[in-house]
Amino acid sequence: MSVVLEARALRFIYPRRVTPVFTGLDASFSSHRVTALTGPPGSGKSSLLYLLAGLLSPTSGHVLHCGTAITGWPDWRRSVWRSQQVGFAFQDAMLDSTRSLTENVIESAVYEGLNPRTARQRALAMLDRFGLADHADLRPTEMPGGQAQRVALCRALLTEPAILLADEPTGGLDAGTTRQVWQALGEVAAKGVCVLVATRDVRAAAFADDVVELGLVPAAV
Ligand SMILES: Nc1ncnc2c1ncn2[C@@H]1O[C@H](COP(=O)(O)OP(=O)(O)OP(=O)(O)O)[C@@H](O)[C@H]1O
Repeated sequence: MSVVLEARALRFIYPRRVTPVFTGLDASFSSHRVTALTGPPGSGKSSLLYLLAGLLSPTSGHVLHCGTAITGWPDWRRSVWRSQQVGFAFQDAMLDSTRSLTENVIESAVYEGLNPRTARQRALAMLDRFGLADHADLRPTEMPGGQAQRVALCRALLTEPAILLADEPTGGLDAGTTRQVWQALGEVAAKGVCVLVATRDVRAAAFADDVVELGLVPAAV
C-alpha cells in the first residue's frame, strides 16, 4: 500500500463564484484502498475528483501523483498522464444509446489502441463482475434505470488504470446491487488500484476502507 494521489493545500474556486469550494484541503489516497468521499450536497465531492484527475486546475495548492505535482504540467501532459493512469466513471455516464453495453464499454479503449479482442474479453468479465452480464447485448435504453453508472465503471476500468475515480456509482441502485458494486470496487482495490468514490450513500463508511468527509465552506471565507 502506498500513497498514490495527494491534495496539498488545495484551494479552489469556480470562475465567477464568490465562495470557494476548498480553502486548503489536504488529503492522501493510497493504492489497495477504497476511499469514500462523503459530505453534504455542494461540499465538493465531484469537484475534488475533477481536480485529482487534472480536469480542473486548483486556484492554488497542488495535486500530486506518486509525489510529483501534476498541477504544474501543461494540459497535454496531464491529458497523457490521465489516459495512462486514470479511469474516470462520470456521474453522467453519457452512454451511446445506439450501441450495446459491451460496445459502450470497449469503444473508447479500442479507439485509444487497446486490442479489440482483449477489450471485449475484459468488458464481458467486467460486466459480469458488476452484475450486468445478462444485459451485455442490450442498448442503454433497454435496461432498467440506475444501471448506467455500472457501465461507466466497467468502461473506466477497461484499460486497467492505477487510479479509479467514480462519481456517485451507486446512485439509484437497490441495496443488494449497491453492496455488489462496493464489493466489486473492493476487489479492484485489492489488485492495487487506488479507488476513490464520491458518494451520498449513507452506508459508504461500512463499505469503504477509508472515508474523507468534506464540509461546506462558509460563504464569507
Ligand atoms: N461548473 C460549475 N460552475 C460553478 N460552480 C459549480 C460548478 N460545478 C459545481 N459548482 C458548485 O461548486 C460547489 C461544489 O459542487 P460539487 O458538485 O463538487 O459538490 P458535490 O458535493 O459533489 O455535490 P452533490 O452531492 O450535489 O453532487 C457547489 O456549490 C456547486 O454549486
